[in-house]
Amino acid sequence: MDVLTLTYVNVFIACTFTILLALQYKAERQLRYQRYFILAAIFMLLNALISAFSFTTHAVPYWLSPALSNTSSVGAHLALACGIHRHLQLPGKRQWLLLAIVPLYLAQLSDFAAATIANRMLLAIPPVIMLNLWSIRMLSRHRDTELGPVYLAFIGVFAFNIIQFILRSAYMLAEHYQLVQTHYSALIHSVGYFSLTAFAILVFGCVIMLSHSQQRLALLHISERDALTGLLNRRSLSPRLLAELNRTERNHTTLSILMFDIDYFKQVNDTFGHRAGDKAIQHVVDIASQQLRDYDLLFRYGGEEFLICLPDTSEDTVLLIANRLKNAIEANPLTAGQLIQMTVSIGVSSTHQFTEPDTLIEQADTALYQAKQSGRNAVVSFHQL
Ligand SMILES: Nc1nc2c(ncn2[C@@H]2O[C@H](COP(=O)(O)OP(=O)(O)OP(=O)(O)O)[C@@H](O)[C@H]2O)c(=O)[nH]1
Repeated sequence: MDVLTLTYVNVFIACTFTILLALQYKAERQLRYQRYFILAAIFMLLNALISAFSFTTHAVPYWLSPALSNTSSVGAHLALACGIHRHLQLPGKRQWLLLAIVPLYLAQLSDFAAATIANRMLLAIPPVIMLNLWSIRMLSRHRDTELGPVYLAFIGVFAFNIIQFILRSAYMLAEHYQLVQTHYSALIHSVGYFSLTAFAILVFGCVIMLSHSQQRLALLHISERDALTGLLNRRSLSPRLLAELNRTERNHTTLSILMFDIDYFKQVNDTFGHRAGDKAIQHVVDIASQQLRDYDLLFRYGGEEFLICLPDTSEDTVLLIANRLKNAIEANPLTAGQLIQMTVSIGVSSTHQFTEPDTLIEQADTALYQAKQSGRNAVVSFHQL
């Protein structure tokens, strides 16, 4: 493919991605970082348009090509880095960083830059490499998050860009300073345009993948969580419990579950109102969360009924935890406005081998029923019945 055709392809690609990202942002305005990626696509479009213009028109002014086209190329990488910075919600005023393109453009207009292509490369390529390295650094620090695979794809694309820039500019400089006697600059030029095409497709592919993955995770989060407390809901209980039961059998440990229910909660609603009742539920959840380890799972099982899954916890330990939780709730009434004193009844069950999730839940539920029957504000273990 000749350079002119590649330039038209670049115009088409940059134009398509600009429109696509703008439409996506219009539909999902909470993805604020998308604005920086749209800006990056606009810079790429500007660069491609200037290149196409300079190939078809003679006597293009210097301020347009190469000065403005080089600056827009750096601007695209700057906007990409700012987009990543915004997406990761890192602190700092990235908007001001975009103003760096003004001195970059002025530098391209200087006599030093006008003198040779090598000087212009020296002014444009190191900033691009530094911006790509900065993007890689930000993304690699968040590799262990749920979006890690998408960040890895971004890192690969930036690494590709750095390598192709270094190889191409090393050859061009070697040829310019006559360190090599070959004359492949026309070929290297075509490779440069092709790399630009490949980079645009890959990087904006990653941008689209990023927003899709983020939306999918947000939906998953909503479907798994309870709106009032933010806890895992009943729908997510079976698969999570199943995974923990399998792990328990593999590791030859004991898994315990603890089911608790707020006593006489109807009276709380009837006395203080439904809104106060909601606050009381949140208050109990806060106390329960403080009692747990990072890998324990707390579910909202029903209205004022909760379930805690405690991996690697023996029957004796779960009884200690249950009593500690019961005492903490009794000792910490809700004091927002009125004083709302609450107690809970707790049923526990444990297993050291694979058991159907429903069986374990039923056992804890039976124990909870017994705790209620015994007068409430009590802990009962299924295995002691
Ligand atoms: N405010 C509020 N109330 C809720 C919510 N979910 C369930 N409830 C109320 O919780 C109360 C549960 O009442 P019951 O099942 O009779 O149980 P109880 O009054 O706690 O009595 P025992 O469990 O037998 O001690 C009902 O009045 C529900 O309306 C909620 O999200 N917010």
